[in-house]
Amino acid sequence: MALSQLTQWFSLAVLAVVIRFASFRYVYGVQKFNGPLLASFTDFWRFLHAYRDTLFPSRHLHEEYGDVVRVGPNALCFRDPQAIRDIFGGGKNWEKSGLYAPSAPVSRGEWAHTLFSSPDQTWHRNVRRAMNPFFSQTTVNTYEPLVESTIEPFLAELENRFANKDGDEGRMDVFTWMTYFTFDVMSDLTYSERHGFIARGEDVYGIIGWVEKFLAYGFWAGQMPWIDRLFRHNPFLMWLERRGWYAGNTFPGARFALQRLAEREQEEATSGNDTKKREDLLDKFRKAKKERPEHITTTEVLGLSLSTIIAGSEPSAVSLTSIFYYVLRTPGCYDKLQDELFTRLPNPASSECPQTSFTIARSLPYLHACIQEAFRLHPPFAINFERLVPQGGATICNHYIPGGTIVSVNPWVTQRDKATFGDDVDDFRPERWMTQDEEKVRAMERAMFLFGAGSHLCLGRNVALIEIYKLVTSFMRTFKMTMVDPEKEWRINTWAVSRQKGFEVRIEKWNLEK
Ligand code: HEM
Repeated sequence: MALSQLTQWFSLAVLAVVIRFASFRYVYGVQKFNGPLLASFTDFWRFLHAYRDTLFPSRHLHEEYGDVVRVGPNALCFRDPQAIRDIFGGGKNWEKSGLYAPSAPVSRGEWAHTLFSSPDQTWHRNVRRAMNPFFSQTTVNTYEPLVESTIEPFLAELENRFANKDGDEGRMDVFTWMTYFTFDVMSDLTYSERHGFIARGEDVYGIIGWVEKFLAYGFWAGQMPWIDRLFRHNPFLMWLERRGWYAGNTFPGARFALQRLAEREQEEATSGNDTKKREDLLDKFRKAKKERPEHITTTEVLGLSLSTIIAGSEPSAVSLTSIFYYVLRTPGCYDKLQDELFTRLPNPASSECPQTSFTIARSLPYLHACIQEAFRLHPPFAINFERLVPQGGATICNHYIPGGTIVSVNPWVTQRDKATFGDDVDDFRPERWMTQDEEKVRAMERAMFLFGAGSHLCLGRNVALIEIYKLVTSFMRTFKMTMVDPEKEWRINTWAVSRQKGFEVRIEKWNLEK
């Protein structure tokens, strides 16, 4: 073939690619919205930013392009908190976009879909219906003693390792230890067995590191979901895994869960029933399997047990860390909170353990305001939560959006909306939640999106609140905290979860006898 002919074919191929990409820009009917130019041609733009962790926290996009930003050829994100109601609220059950499926764990070469990852709405509705009773406020209140039983050894371990120590020995990295706490709470609630993070003071079996990578992967692969078929859900690798020739994609926690599951089944088969006194989440999931075998099978039991560890541990640790960080860094706040915890609650010296019931802790106004404000400023998930507009289109924040468009809301954006929270949105000011203006408080609550909304609202929200209110109260009534370096800001990495690094404190046991 002559060189000139080759050049012609090559030029034609380039032209075809250019036309294809250009068509993406105009074909979806969302071209009236502004955004980065490359994003209007290809999802590679958001994939790249997610991968390089440069989209955090997406606010700058709205500052540059306005209330609605085109973040992909067919993807829009919204700034106005009204979008939460228009997309997620009022019985709407819009399908999830492709963002979520890459987050499904793999177990022995099979997809182990979780409530979070599954694209199947009917499956989600049925499983969620079976799970809701186990996570209602009334049921979750019965888990309180279980949370307490992890708080006790946690405080004891911290006292032993860090309390009243100088130099490097006394430096406690807050996020690391809050992670050990929340992972142990969740494994205890799920399996009546702690993984042992607190006792060993390390990432047992590398589970925490694995979850971090696992969530990060789901986040960046979810921006261009076909990419997932090359990696985690690669059909060939999964086929190898089913034959036992490869195990790279299986979550270490899945092996742990499968072992616990096998033990329970064997126990039941030999003794006729379960010999354990306490009913944990795994027992409840197994009970649901017996009661609703048409919806809950062993696969669901496994997926649900993994969900509680994967979805439930890190975000609570992030929130606990941000509460302590902001309370310590905001002038006057630490003393005010400390004062409330010591004057409004009985003297901790009067009982063996300084734990307070969730109901009482929740009723303390300043504590509640501090927690709400930390939730607002630092939502654990820094994700654009996406849904697909149903066929026929819909109106979102007064804009008509065609069916099939990916639309999203990010808690880091709505929770810093100036029209709702005021010009001081970037300040930690718990008092904003203590106003007598009930309408204002309701408007602020409507803009809070850290737990999601609608049919996928966080299943474990009540569990997280119990952990958080109880730990903050117990911790602050046991130890006096000071920052190792009050001038130093934390660093945040946001592959899906906005983890904080470099925030260290010293702790000193309160002398309660004085
Ligand atoms: C501060 C702590 C937590 C935060 C901020 C948080 C946030 C969220 C968010 C934003 C979602 C996704 C909503 C969506 O897909 O639209 C979610 C879902 C979920 N969370 Fe949480 N979560 C927390 C703690 C927990 C805990 C402790 C558990 C377990 C006990 C848990 C279990 C789940 C599950 C199972 C789902 C999937 C629900 C569904 O799609 O139906 N989360 N969470």
